[in-house]
Amino acid sequence: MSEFDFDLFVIGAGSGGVRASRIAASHGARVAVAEEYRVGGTCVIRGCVPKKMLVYGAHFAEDLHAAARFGWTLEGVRFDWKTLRDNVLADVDRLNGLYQQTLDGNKVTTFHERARISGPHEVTLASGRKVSAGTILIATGSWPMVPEVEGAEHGITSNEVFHLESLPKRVAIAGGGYIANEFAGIFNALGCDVTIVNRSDRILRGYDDQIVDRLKQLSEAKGITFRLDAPFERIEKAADGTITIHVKNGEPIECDLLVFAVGRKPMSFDLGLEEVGVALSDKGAVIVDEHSRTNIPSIHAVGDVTDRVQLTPVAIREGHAFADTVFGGTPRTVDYGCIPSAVFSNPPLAGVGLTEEEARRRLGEVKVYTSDFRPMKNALTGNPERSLYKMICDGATGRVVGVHMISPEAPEILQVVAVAVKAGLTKQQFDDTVALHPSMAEELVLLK
Ligand SMILES: Cc1cc2nc3c(=O)[nH]c(=O)nc-3n(C[C@H](O)[C@H](O)[C@H](O)COP(=O)(O)OP(=O)(O)OC[C@H]3O[C@@H](n4cnc5c(N)ncnc54)[C@H](O)[C@@H]3O)c2cc1C
Ligand SMILES: NC(=O)c1ccc[n+]([C@@H]2O[C@H](COP(=O)([O-])OP(=O)(O)OC[C@H]3O[C@@H](n4cnc5c(N)ncnc54)[C@H](O)[C@@H]3O)[C@@H](O)[C@H]2O)c1
Repeated sequence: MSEFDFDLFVIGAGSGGVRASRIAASHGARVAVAEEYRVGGTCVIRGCVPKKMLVYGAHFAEDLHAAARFGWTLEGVRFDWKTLRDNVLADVDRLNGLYQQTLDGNKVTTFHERARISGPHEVTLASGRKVSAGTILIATGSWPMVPEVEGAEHGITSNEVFHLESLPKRVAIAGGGYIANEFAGIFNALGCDVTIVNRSDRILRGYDDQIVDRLKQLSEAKGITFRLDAPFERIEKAADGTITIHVKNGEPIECDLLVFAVGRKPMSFDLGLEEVGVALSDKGAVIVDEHSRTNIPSIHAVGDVTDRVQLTPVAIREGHAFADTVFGGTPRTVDYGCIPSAVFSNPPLAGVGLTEEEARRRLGEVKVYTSDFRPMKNALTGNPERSLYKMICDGATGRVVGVHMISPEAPEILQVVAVAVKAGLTKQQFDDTVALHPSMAEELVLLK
C-alpha cells in the first residue's frame, strides 16, 4: 500500500491535465484531478471550441450573400445573436459532460474545487481537505492579461465575450494577436463596427509578413479599422455606456464594448509555488526541463502554465508525454519543431515552419514560391478577395522549410501540408505530385 492518497494529483482539468490524468490512469496509476471552474479547460469552455463555432456562425453572413449568386432566393433572412450564443454554450455543456465522462470512465477522482500546493507531496483543497500524492502535476493554464491603465475595468476579456447579452454596435479590441484578429472577423461579419487597437505597429508577430499584410488589407476592405502604434492612455465610460479610449497617438476611440486580447499570463499565482520553492521565470511561467520536470523532483508542469507554446495540441502532447514517462515506463519528450498553427480570422491564415524572414536569417540562400489567386468560388460570387500561398525552400537543397497561406480553408489544407514539411520533403516532391483539380490546394503542387 502506497504512503500517499494518490499516485498522481493533477491541478487543472484542461487540455493538458485531462490527457495526463487519463493516460496515467490507463498505466495503472491512482489519479485525482482538481478543477476550480469547469472540466475541459480554456479550449473547450472559453477558447478554441466556442470561438470556432462563432467563426462558423459569422461566416454565414458571406455565405448567404454568395448563395444568391448561386441561384438561391432567401427571403426574410435575419440573424439572432442569442440563438447562436445559446446553441454554442449548450454545445460547450455537452463537451464538458464528455470530458467528465472521460475522467470518470478512467477512474480518475475529480475534486470540483480550487487546489493549492502545500508541500512537495501535498495539495490543500479550497474546502481545507489535504490530499497527498507521489507526483503533482501543475496544469493550470493561463489567464487573460489586462493592461495596467486607468479605466481598464470598463473592458472585458475573452472569458466574458462568449456570454454577451447583445451584440455591440461598436467594438474595440485591444491587441493585434490571435484573439484580436479572430474576434474582429466574427464581430465584423455579424454587423458590428470593429476597431483593432494595438500598442505596436505590427500585428500577428511570428507569422509571415506578406501573409499578415494580406489579412490587414482584406480586413480593412471589409471595414475593420486598425489603430496601430496606439498605446492606451486612459479609458472612460459615460453614463450612456459609451466607452472612450484615449491613446498616445491620435484621436480617442469611442465604442460600446472593449475587449482586451493582449496576451495571456501563466496561472502560477496563488498556487503555493513560491512557498514550496518551485522555480518561476520572470514572466511567472513554471520552469521545466524537456520531461516537464520542475526543480522539485515530485512536481511537474505542462501546458500554458509553462509558457512554451500556448496551443491546445501542445498542452495535450506534453500531458501525454509526461504520463508515459512517469507512469508508463516509456520516457518521451515533445518535438516542438514544425508546429502548424492558424488564425481563424476572416479569411483564416495558417503557417508551418520558417517564415521568409526567419529562413533568410538562418539559411542564407532561400527560394520563395508564391501563388496569388482568386478562388474559383469568389469569381462567381463577385467577392474580390485573393488568396496567397507561400512556400519557402532551402536554396541549397530544395527542402521545403515553411508554408504559409491565407485563404478559405487554409487551416484544413495546412494541417496536411505540415506532414510533408515535417517529413523534410523537397519542392521537387511537391511538383512530382499530380494536382487534384479543381481545388485551391492544387496551387501547392503548381507553384512557380
Ligand atoms: C479565446 C481563445 C481561443 C483559443 N483558440 C485556440 C485555437 O484555436 N487553437 C489552439 O490550439 N489553442 C487555442 N487557444 C489556446 C488554448 O485554449 C490553450 O493553449 C490550452 O487550453 C492550454 O491548455 P492547458 O491544459 O495548459 O490549460 P487550460 O485548458 O486552460 O486548463 C487549465 C485548467 O486549470 C484550472 N485551474 C487553474 N488553476 C487551478 C487551481 N488552482 N485549482 C484547480 N483548478 C485550476 C482552470 O480552471 C482550467 O480549467 C485559445 C485560447 C483562447 C483564450
Ligand atoms: N488560433 C489559435 O491557435 C489561437 C487562438 C486564440 C488564442 N490562442 C493562444 O492564446 C494566446 C493568447 O492570445 P492573445 O491574442 O491574447 O495574445 P497574442 O500573444 O496572440 O497577442 C497579444 C497582442 O497584444 C498586443 N499587446 C500587448 N500588450 C498590449 C497593450 N497593453 N495594449 C495593446 N496591445 C497590447 C501585442 O502587441 C500582441 O499583438 C495566443 O498567444 C495563442 O497562443 C491561439
